[in-house]
Amino acid sequence: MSVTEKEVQEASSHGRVLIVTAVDAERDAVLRGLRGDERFDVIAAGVGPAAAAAVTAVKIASAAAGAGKAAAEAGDHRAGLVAATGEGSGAGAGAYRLVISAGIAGGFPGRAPIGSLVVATDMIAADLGVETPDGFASVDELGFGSSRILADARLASALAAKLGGAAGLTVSTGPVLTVTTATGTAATAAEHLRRVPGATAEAMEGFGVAIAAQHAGLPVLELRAISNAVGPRDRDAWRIGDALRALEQASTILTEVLSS
Ligand SMILES: O=C(O)c1cccc(C(=O)CC[C@H]2O[C@@H](n3cnc4c(=O)[nH]cnc43)[C@H](O)[C@@H]2O)c1
Repeated sequence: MSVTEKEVQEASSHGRVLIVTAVDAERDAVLRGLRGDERFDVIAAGVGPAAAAAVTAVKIASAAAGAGKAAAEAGDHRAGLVAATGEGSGAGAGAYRLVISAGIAGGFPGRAPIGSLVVATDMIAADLGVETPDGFASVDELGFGSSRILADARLASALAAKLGGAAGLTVSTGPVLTVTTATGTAATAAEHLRRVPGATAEAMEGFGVAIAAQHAGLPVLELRAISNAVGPRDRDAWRIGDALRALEQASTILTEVLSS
């Protein structure tokens, strides 16, 4: 029996949503906001794009394997095929229909103030490249691949609109940078903005989560709550509590957007 495109889409639309944070405090804020909604799995994968990519990929693969096994045991030939083989577009992950990178972040001054939210339009590996005598060259310029993964445009704009309509929340959209070293000087902040004009926020996991989702054929989003300004390091000025509260509030709204 062959699996049609329509059947694949129907199967994947019933899947679960995987939310990946870096640390436990972010995971717990998201879980509080989701209020026990069982369609979501929320995991803390560790800090940085490597941990984020590895843990996300393993989680997606084990969910797909579990879904395939369960469907095969239930004798559901069509769902078993979709989950286990990934036949057709976007069906490679079986159990998950969407992956979200979520957590706190630095906001670029004038674009994303402390306590506000950012929904990424794209996830950019901002320091993936080489230094040359003429400055930084990205992997794109070198022909080694792409440092940019697009967020699911329809879901990102639906989420931003819904968050923006909620009382007390300020929302921006734009590219979110993934860095392996958090910015600590005005010079580095300016360099990031030179490389990515319009950069809205900076964190350390989005591109890693996105590349795992991309390899599994799954759409991806990045949702960030701003705890600090990108620029000269001033740990005392970080407002982690405010950011975690904004992340929790945003997570209550996630359930509404993803039900539509
Ligand atoms: O100390 C705490 O209580 C605490 C609670 C929640 C999160 C943290 C973190 O330090 C999370 C690290 C995480 O935050 C992202 N982040 C935040 N600001 C920036 C930034 O300016 N540049 C880069 N990354 C930033 C990042 O994704 C880290 O994984 C502590």
